[in-house]
Order: sequence, then structure tokens, then C-alpha cells
Amino acid sequence: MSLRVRDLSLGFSAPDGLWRRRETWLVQGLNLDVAAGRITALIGASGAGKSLLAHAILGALPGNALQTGRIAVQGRTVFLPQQGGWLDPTARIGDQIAWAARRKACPAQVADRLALLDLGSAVAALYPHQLSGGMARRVLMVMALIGPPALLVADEPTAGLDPASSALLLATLRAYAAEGGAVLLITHDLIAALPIADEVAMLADGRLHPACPAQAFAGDGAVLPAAARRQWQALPQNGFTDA
Ligand SMILES: Nc1ncnc2c1ncn2[C@@H]1O[C@H](COP(=O)(O)OP(=O)(O)OP(=O)(O)O)[C@@H](O)[C@H]1O
Ligand code: NI
Repeated sequence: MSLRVRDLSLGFSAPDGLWRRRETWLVQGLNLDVAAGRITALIGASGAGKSLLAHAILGALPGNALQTGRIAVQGRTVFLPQQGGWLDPTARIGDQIAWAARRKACPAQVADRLALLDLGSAVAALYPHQLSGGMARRVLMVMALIGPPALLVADEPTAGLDPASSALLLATLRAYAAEGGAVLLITHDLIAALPIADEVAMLADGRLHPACPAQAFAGDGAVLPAAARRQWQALPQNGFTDA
């Protein structure tokens, strides 16, 4: 499985006066590839359009959205949304994981699945309302990872997690890619994504800078293209240099 995005522009149309509608394009001319076995990190500030791109890939844009360009996905896609999730409020977590495994014809020990993201086996007996926000997100990720390798679009999967849980979740994504999954990791946290990402693509000012190898984000970023280097050097860790 893999993802190919070509010359994609996304925006919205909104009422403008009584009869007219106004078009606003938020991102333009996006090109992006995610291959099987690879993790591409999509980095951008809040409001840059990351979730918008995720929804476009999933074919789940709202009705007033505008889209031109091409998106091709080969194989199955699994989405971990930034907002909300789809845990069944009426069923215990263990049953929900077991159902997910059965649907994928993938026999799974619930306790082992939970342990993947450091959730104790006692979690299996709980209902969704008995979980913390971070626990619920980890349960959703556990379920997303069940089944044969797919294109996994994870929108801010580490939001609300403590540093140890966040590192474990990212390591789990790395293992998923090693088994043949293709991962689009959407996050505003470049530093956290770097250790596990193969490529980094930065979304800023409505444009997606061409993806760079993750290793290029080191030292003063001398080997990075100018736009990515500016973003890299502007990080607190790198001295807020406004190059
Ligand atoms: N239904 C909508 N109608 C009009 N504008 C929208 C709609 N949904 C999102 N937007 C706008 O699209 C822009 C991009 O939003 P998006 O959710 O993709 O940002 P993001 O990069 O994911 O940010 P964050 O890091 O905060 O999640 C924002 O300016 C937002 O206001
Ligand atoms: Ni978002």
C-alpha cells in the first residue's frame, strides 16, 4: 500500500452576501508520497491544514470543501482522527479489541494487544467512559494497528500522552512500518517525530515543502532546503535563529 498526492489544492467555499459564494484556498499544489515500510512525518503549525489534508486523503472532507488535484491510495487505509474516536460506549474495551481482530480475521490476544501500548490487562474490563483521554487514544491506536499492513494516517496520535507513552506509541508506529505499513504521521512536534520518521514534509503558508530525509534535520540543518532550514533553526532547541 502507498499514498500518492499530486498537485492537490484544498479550500472552502462560504456564503458571500445573498447570492454569491467566496472561495478560499488554504493549501495549494501539494505533492506527497508515502511508501510501504516508510514513515512520512507531516509537520505544520496549528491551522496549517494538516487535518484538512488527512480528511482529503480519507475522502472525508466537509460538504463546503473544495478540492483539485489527485490523490491515489493503493490498498487499505486506516485513519486515527485528531478529534474524537469511535469507541462503542456500550461495550467493554476487551470486547471491542476482540471484535476488531475478528473482523480482520486476525486472532489476537487482547492482553497482548493492550500491552503493545503499555495498557494493563485490567483495561479490557473497562468501558470507554472509564478511560482517560490518553488511554482512549491508545486503545484506538491498538485497534487501528490490528490486521494486515495498511496506509495508516495518524493525526496527532501523541496528543495528550505523557513523554513515555508518546515515545512508546511512536516506536510502535516504527514497528508497524517495519512490517510493511505505510505511515503518514501528522504532528506539530518535529522533534518528537524525527527519531522514527524516514521523511519529513513541512506544511507552511499554504505550501508543502518537498519531503526531506529525517537525518537532514540535525546540527544547523546546513543540508536542508532553505525553507525547511528556516523552520528548523527557528525551534527553541536551535536557538530561535530567525535566518
Ligand atoms: N468546515 C470548514 N470551513 C471553513 N474552514 C475550515 C473548515 N474546517 C477547517 N477550516 C480551516 O482550515 C484551516 C486548516 O485547518 P486544519 O484543521 O487542517 O489545521 P491543522 O493543521 O490540522 O491544525 P491543528 O494542528 O490545530 O490540528 C484552518 O484555518 C481552519 O479554520
Ligand atoms: Ni489538525
